[in-house]
Amino acid sequence: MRTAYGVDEVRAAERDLMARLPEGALMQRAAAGLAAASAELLGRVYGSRVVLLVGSGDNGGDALYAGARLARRGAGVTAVLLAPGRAHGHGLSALRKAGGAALEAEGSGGGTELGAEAALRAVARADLVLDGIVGIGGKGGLRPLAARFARAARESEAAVLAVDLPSGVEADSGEVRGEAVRADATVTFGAYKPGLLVDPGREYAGVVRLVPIGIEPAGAPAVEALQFADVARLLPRPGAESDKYRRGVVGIAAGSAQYPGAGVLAVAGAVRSGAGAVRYVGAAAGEVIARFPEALVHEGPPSHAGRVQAWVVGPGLGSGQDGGRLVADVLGTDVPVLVDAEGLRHLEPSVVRARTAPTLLTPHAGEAAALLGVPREEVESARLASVRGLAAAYGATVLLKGATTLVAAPAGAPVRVNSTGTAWLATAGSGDVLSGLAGALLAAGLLSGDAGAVAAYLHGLAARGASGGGRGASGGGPVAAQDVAAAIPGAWREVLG
Ligand SMILES: NC(=O)C1=CN([C@@H]2O[C@H](COP(=O)(O)OP(=O)(O)OC[C@H]3O[C@@H](n4cnc5c(N)ncnc54)[C@H](OP(=O)(O)O)[C@@H]3O)[C@@H](O)[C@H]2O)[C@@H](O)CC1
Ligand SMILES: Nc1ncnc2c1ncn2[C@@H]1O[C@H](COP(=O)(O)OP(=O)(O)O)[C@@H](O)[C@H]1O
Ligand SMILES: [K+]
Repeated sequence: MRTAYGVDEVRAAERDLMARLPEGALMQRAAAGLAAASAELLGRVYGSRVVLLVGSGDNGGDALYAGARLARRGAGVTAVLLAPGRAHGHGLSALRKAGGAALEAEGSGGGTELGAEAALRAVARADLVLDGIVGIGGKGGLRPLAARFARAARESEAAVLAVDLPSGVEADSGEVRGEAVRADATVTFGAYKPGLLVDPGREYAGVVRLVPIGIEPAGAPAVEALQFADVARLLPRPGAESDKYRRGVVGIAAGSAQYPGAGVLAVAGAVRSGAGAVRYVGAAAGEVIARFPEALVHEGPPSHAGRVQAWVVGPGLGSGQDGGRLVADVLGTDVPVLVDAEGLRHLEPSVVRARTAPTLLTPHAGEAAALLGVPREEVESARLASVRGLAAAYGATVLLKGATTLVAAPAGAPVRVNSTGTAWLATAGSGDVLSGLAGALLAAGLLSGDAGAVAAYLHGLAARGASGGGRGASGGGPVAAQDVAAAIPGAWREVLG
């Protein structure tokens, strides 16, 4: 499991350790990690041009000490001091002693415009920029001078390495207010911070490397990400004694005359995901049977369809009364229920909260916004707060889809984050496949948080496989939702193999 801790937990762990170590030891460990990552990005340190963006806190101190190490190896290092009187004193002396230079970056108004010009020129000509403007001490959006240099770093050809986290990204949430540094890579110290794993922050962080400096945050992480081994451990496996009922029967109430394809795709996701059997209820029975003769189709309300261990309701339902009746009927059962897409329009928080069996809601940002009664942009910019808020409001597990998918439990357990996907997944119908996949896992007996997180993981892996992009997040080519469903068994084998 990859875990991420909030600022308060990191600071507490830092205090504990600092009390036992000589002064400055942690910063030296951080600087050593930074210098090593810088050398990797540069390829050749000797003769390279390195610019340090240095704020007024310890984040700038890390950058200065790393700069001193690079200067000793023959790099030309220039520190741009954003708050000249308040830069880390010992760090600055170390840099100067190693042969580095410092420029004052004032000039947004009262200061010396010449200083700012020289500093901006240095950034433009650099091979590597180290972003030490702010780390976990950053508050609110970047101030104007800092924002100006964040922009300059982005516009320069230089590789950008963020110190601890990209300045302007909120450590606890991944929120970005206004300008932030766009890094090619981030070296983070002691523990991942939630903002490095959750969008939009994750996108600003580039490749993240954790440098263990000895701190061990206590208590539950704020965010966690399943890794291969976690998923392998959670995947249901048929035992020798299994029969189809013990494997799990999943019911799919999806699709309408207007959107029959959603029913077919949800069934496709379920059929490919180890369900013992798939029951289908809805207006697309003919299409479903034509594509999946293994499905069992039923007429009448879902609750009369026979034994089912979990229901999926919502993909492709009409928004009229029929959809509402179907959702109410399914929510009235005492088995786990996944509600997706149009089904989400028919949700009553009190009805969901009153259920005794688990409920898993799977909105994308637009649907989550409608449930919360806020604009979509608000969900997209504050994804962690949104998914937590929904889980609390509905007393349900909530899976918020997107480039990073978040899964929050109602009782405040760590939020799970998944980023196995590929941008090619942003294609119509891929969410329907996910609902069938997650439904099959619920039917197999996974807890709703596990079912959501494992489904997101496999779904992303399947999409990468189908797109030919391998395990990297980018690359590959277009995929259709059907291809994603077809690739689920391969992703499953990849995890177990
Ligand atoms: N934790 C650990 O174990 C270790 C932590 N280490 C390092 O320490 C870092 C934390 O250092 P930190 O506490 O000094 O805070 P930091 O991030 O430098 O920022 C504070 C300064 O920024 C300023 N400022 C604030 N907001 C701003 C804004 N929006 N825009 C512009 N400026 C803004 C603020 O100014 P003020 O509000 O005071 O005017 C204040 O002076 C951490 O990220 C890691 O790199 C390592 O050395 C080793 C072990
Ligand atoms: N930029 C992206 N990168 C990776 N995955 C994405 C991206 N955008 C969307 N996705 C994924 O694609 C799927 C889209 O689902 P959804 O929005 O419900 O589409 P639909 O309703 O058409 O099926 C989700 O699993 C989501 O996490
Ligand atoms: K930083």
